[in-house]
Amino acid sequence: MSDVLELQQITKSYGGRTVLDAVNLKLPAGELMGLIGPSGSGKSTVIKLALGMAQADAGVAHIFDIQMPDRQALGKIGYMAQSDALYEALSGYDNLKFFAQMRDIRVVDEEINRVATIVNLTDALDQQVKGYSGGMKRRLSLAIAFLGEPEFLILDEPTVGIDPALRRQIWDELRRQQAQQKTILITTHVMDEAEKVDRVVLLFDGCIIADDSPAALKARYDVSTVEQVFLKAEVEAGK
Ligand SMILES: Nc1ncnc2c1ncn2[C@@H]1O[C@H](COP(=O)(O)OP(=O)(O)OP(=O)(O)O)[C@@H](O)[C@H]1O
Repeated sequence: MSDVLELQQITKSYGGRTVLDAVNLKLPAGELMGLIGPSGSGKSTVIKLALGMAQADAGVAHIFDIQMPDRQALGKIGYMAQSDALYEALSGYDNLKFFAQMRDIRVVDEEINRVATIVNLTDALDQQVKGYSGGMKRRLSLAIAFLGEPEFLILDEPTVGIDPALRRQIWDELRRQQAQQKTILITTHVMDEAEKVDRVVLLFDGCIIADDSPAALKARYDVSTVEQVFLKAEVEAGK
């Protein structure tokens, strides 16, 4: 299986502080990977460097075997950032339409309805986004990432502010996408979500301290939850 994402020796500092320290990471096609770590551990920085939105001090990022940033590769990625980048003066529908057109998606109304249904936003599509709650904005950002069923979904904390029933619906959609051979990279703080991925990558202080399936990690650390794995792995990493 080929790798959709490959990071080689990615290093990044801000203001003299090392945020990522020679990170190596491979994400094979069709895998659902969870990048897990405490606040400030470098998860969003990994994503930004992978996409070429920020420049690494050292190392290279490839997506679909292409060095990033690359416009063609970006066209095959559905990205949901941690902060919403929406047009507040436009309706939810017009935001979706705008991004669908940017990504050359045909049959726009059908696709808008499909993604709005996944995030339960159909009834609010005609409202201006500036009247949306924080959770509604997150859901709209997620719907935008789903547009066109991209080959690679990169979702930075997609379920923050989303209630449990809808969270389950979103996970069902991620599983559906994966069944269609899509590749998914998700960051989360929510440890029960970390149980649902194929592979957990634990990031701590800019380094990967564990990388395996949830079951393998739990067996290795002799614990019953990924949260406990994380706590043990942190201690082992010498912190
Ligand atoms: N543009 C920037 N300028 C300066 N420091 C930055 C910048 N971006 C990130 N950092 C710092 O890098 C570290 C890692 O940040 P990052 O956002 O990658 O963490 P994170 O794991 O995604 O955290 P969270 O879960 O809170 O989103 C933090 O200490 C943050 O303050």
